[in-house]
Amino acid sequence: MKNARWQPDPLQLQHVRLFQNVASSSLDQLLREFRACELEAGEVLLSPFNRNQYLYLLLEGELKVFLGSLDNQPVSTLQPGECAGEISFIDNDHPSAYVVATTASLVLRLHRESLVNLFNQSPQLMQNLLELLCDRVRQGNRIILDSEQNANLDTLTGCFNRRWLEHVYTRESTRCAFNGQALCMLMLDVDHFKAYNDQHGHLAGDYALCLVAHTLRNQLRPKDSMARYGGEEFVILLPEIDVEEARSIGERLRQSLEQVSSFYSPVGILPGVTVSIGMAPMKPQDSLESLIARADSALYQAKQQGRNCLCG
Ligand SMILES: Nc1nc2c(ncn2[C@@H]2O[C@H](COP(=O)(O)OP(=O)(O)OP(=O)(O)O)[C@@H](O)[C@H]2O)c(=O)[nH]1
Repeated sequence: MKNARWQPDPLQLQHVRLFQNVASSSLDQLLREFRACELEAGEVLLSPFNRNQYLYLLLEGELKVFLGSLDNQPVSTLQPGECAGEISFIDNDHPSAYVVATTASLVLRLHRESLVNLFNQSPQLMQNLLELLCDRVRQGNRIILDSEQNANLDTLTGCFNRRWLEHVYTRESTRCAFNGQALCMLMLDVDHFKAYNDQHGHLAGDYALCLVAHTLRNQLRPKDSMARYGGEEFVILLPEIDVEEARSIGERLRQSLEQVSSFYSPVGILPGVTVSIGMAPMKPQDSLESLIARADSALYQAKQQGRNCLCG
């Protein structure tokens, strides 16, 4: 980073959030505390490995923020007028992210020793800084929420995954047992799926899995839970449903797929698929594993009986 020549430009400063509504008389004085610096494209401005003592205001160029590693996708892009380093500047700790200039950039930087001066000179600037910090906290919370949701989702079908099934089973089994209600599990497996892939291609197989997920999900109640359990296996939890009803729901699901003889996909018209289903009711003391084991052996029977049918 090199010192740069910079003349305050009121138009440019209008866009700096930190200076918004700061009286121009105090702004002139405040700006004496800042130094202008140039960054080269690719230069790392902040890194979790280096303690940060500065607040940076981006005036020209672009900065990207990376969490964990510079090899990850950036979590945000900072445009002129935005700040970087505000948290580590205040708590005098290491930054939690990397901030990198993606193009040649111009920043104003302020050393943390000037912080008290600044606050004394302009309560408005203090309020602006607090608002910026609130934005960062909310942004951080959004990232946590998104990554938790993504960790529970299967990217191909959009169904929940096995990890989420473990979580939801604990909740639903406890709730149903407490209320003296039944809970049943359906385990579904696409029939002859290896042959389908071999004949139509793996991509076609992927679309068939999406068709299965979509068709099944559309027929379930909000309180039912469906997860992609493995490659071509899906598990459905049906809370407050007894054995008879679970059988008829499973049968309806099976028929709905049987009726799709072909479907449109980005790789052209493809034949539909059928599923075999194993059904098992929850018993007292059942763990997810023991319930799955019984649904799986019912599924095995359905495969033995010729497929495209329900057992259990
Ligand atoms: N296209 C695609 N195929 C997958 C995916 N996950 C698993 N498979 C395929 O699913 C096939 C499952 O084959 P098998 O376990 O032999 O079962 P099957 O051919 O369906 O035979 P049955 O279950 O006995 O009817 C394998 O060829 C896997 O490669 C996926 O995400 N996409």
